[in-house]
Amino acid sequence: MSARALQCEAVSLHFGGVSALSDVSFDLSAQEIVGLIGPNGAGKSSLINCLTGFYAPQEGHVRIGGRDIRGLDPRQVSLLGVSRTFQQAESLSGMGAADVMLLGRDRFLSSGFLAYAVGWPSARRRERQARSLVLELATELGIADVVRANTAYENLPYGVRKLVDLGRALACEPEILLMDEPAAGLTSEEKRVMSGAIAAIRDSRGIAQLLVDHDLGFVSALAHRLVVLDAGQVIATGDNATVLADPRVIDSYIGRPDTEVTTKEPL
Ligand SMILES: Nc1ncnc2c1ncn2[C@@H]1O[C@H](COP(=O)(O)OP(=O)(O)OP(=O)(O)O)[C@@H](O)[C@H]1O
Repeated sequence: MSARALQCEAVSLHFGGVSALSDVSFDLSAQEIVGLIGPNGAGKSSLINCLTGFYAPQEGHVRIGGRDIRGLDPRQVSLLGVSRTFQQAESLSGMGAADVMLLGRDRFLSSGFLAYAVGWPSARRRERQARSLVLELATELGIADVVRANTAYENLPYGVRKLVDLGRALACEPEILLMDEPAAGLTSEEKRVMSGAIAAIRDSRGIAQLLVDHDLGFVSALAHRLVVLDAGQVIATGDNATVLADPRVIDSYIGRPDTEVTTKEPL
């Protein structure tokens, strides 16, 4: 993967008459966390969907490791090393915590009936390796107990579900991780744990991370730099202190009670 893991070049996306993204450009380098912030409806989720092949922007280019993803479906984009977490911890009723994390290994385990019939020892070996990798990740994320016990996902506290979802996204060993509001709906203690987990990933793996969240304190404590979207446009980009002091950024957040505007010192 090149030093610039992801490039988003002049991306525009419209839904009928609604402009969700307009001429959005930024890039993300290996081992870097970029925070993507912006008020409700700014276009953050739409951008993540463009970066993962869920949406095809009408204009512009998204390149992963230098390769233009135009025409690729989400599975093909994931094979380029892109993984994501979701805004809502998914409802995966009937699955255990380990099962959910193993979903992230699906593309490595996908053997058809024939492969199992003919080459089952290698298929079994891959499954053993997947389970061991998932447990290693779970230990790193502080959720080894629930993964070892394969505790029902739906019975886990919300904050633990979000960590399991993060583990699922990491289980495919991505080079780029896109996190859609990992702190949304968490208590302050759960946010502290999530923040520690993201910092640990940053320190232990060379993954490029795009961190999207409303909580500016949470994002700025983790991100190396910030990109701010408002009404589908990039209104500011740069180091955290400069961006958070930018009058356009302050204006875009004033009077929006859904947004926490407190900031913290970087971890
Ligand atoms: N599938 C869709 N069809 C039509 N309009 C959409 C669709 N998805 C998003 N939009 C519109 O695009 C704009 C950007 O929405 P988006 O969900 O990307 O913003 P966001 O920054 O993620 O918001 P939030 O913080 O509330 O999740 C909004 O005007 C939204 O209504």
